[in-house]
Amino acid sequence: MPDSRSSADLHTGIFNQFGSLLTYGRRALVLVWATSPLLTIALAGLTLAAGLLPAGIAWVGKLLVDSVVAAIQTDAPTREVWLWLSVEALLVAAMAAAQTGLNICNNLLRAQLGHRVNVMILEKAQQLELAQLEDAEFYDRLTRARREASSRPLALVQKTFGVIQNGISILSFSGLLLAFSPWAVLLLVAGGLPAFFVEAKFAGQAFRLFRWRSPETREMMYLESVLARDDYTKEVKLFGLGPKLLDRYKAIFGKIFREDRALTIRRGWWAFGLGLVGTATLYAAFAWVVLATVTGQLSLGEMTMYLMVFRQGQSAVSASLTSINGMYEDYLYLSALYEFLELPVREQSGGVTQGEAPGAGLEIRHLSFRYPGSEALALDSIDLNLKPGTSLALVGENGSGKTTLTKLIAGLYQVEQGDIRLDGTSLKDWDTRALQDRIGVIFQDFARYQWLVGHNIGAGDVAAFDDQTRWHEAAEKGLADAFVRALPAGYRTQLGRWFKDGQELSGGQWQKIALARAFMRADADILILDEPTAAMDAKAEAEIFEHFQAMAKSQILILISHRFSTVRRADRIAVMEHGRIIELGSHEELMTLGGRYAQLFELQARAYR
Ligand SMILES: Nc1ncnc2c1ncn2[C@@H]1O[C@H](COP(=O)(O)OP(=O)(O)OP(=O)(O)O)[C@@H](O)[C@H]1O
Repeated sequence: MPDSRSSADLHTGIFNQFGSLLTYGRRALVLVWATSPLLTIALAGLTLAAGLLPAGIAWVGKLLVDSVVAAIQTDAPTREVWLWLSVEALLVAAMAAAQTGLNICNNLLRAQLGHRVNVMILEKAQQLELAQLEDAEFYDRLTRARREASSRPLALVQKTFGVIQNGISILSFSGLLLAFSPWAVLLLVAGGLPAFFVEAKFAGQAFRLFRWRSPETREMMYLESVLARDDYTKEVKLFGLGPKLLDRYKAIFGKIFREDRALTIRRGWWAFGLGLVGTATLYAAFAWVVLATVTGQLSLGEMTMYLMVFRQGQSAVSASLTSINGMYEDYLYLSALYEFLELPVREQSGGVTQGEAPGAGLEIRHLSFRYPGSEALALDSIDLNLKPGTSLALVGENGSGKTTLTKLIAGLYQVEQGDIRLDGTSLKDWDTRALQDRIGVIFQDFARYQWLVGHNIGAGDVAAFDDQTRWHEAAEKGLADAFVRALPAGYRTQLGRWFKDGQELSGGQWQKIALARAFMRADADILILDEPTAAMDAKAEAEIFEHFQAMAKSQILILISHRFSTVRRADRIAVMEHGRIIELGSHEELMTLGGRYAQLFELQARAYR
């Protein structure tokens, strides 16, 4: 991406970046502390020790050399020499121990922090609404947040504490250098600054690339799943899509790589050039120390110490600069993470868990609905009344709005125009959980959980997730019992291919499992069945519908089906077209009316004759 900003812009940019660095630095520490206060304290203590010890080692080194020089006069090592040698050895051992402790803490914290961040992301995903999850921009944020959730937080912790450790070292080195000259302190720090500013600029560019190309990365991830997942394999092979998709995959990578390459190369050369400035500063400092020693201002011990302080100080400066820049990238990641975590979720407006008029059933008034980002109305002025104990069949062409209507009844989208009332209370005022607990639903694209058969059924009622008696009852109603019993481990058979010994089912068998899941909701007030029997034969469908009607004595049953042999059994039938209900009545009434329903019914009946 070309960067045509002026240098003034660049400076304000860098200062803004420092501002966000501080904000996210605080957030990172809060995150680490919340993850494990104990480990954070251990890390802080060890960081302090590892930061102070190098200066101590340099100081004792000076005492050692000076005591050796003094001993040369007496021709024999003095007690002092042995003392300082032992202290030096002890300090070096302590430094190694502190480093080991830091590594252990870092590793322990990595596991916990990665897990914590993943849990935060997953919890947030649970709070988001269907409409948000279906939105590309929201989905991008989720992808970005998840992509590096397990690696970035650790890097962040390591670098944060690395910077603190190096900072303490630099401060303690500066303390030693101050005795030599305050200018020497300045020299130590100044050598690394240009490199830092340039790195900060590149880190910003890298992140802009990272953010800007999110749609591309998403497409790559999608292509990976189409190319490698079992549910796509059949079509990909038969249609020969593989090479074409792979070419697209390679092309996107090529584009991303070219941009990365340019940035990496530019960044590398800048780092090298400014590193040279650092080296020059270091050797200028060496020359100064040597000169001061030769002219008798410094002892040999002091010279050894200052050379060590300069060398180590310089590497501490560059190590902390590198860390700060790396940290900057991590903080940018963190900003993407928090952007996701702070996405507004719809306030739970109502807390009603029981309707004002129990038994009033479902009332839909002038309901219209448009999907976010869509021009056309998916539902247009729907009015409908459904009393408990009645069944309604929705029929109509593909895309006429049948599923959308059921999704709104189930509270999956927010009602914006018109109203839906359950037991006299608007859905807006209902507590979402309480509302959804009263609805049993099976959609066309029902989930095929890669779990045990029993759990696939039990999922219909979380409270009875492990209840084997309930599994059996529900499976019998859903016509699944017979084939489940014939499976190798009956209800404890693992389904799907994700896990070892997983058993794959036929389309109709999966549908029977999903139906059994809906039958778990025996207490639900509303049962919604969106083409629940499309993969079944007509006889099975008729039998299932009977079971539902028997169950739905005091419930509302809403059925979507393209099979008129089933539809005609419903108490009422609504014919939908372009989001509107164009006909409503019983089978007999609609046949007498001789409208759209009668026409469609005749068409299907003729095909069977
Ligand atoms: N998640 C969505 N986002 C945007 N538009 C959607 C979404 N789902 C459906 N639509 C649009 O809303 C309209 C109604 O779709 P809906 O799924 O309700 O139809 P349907 O009557 O159930 O069709 P089918 O018989 O094919 O199941 C269609 O024009 C469709 O393109």
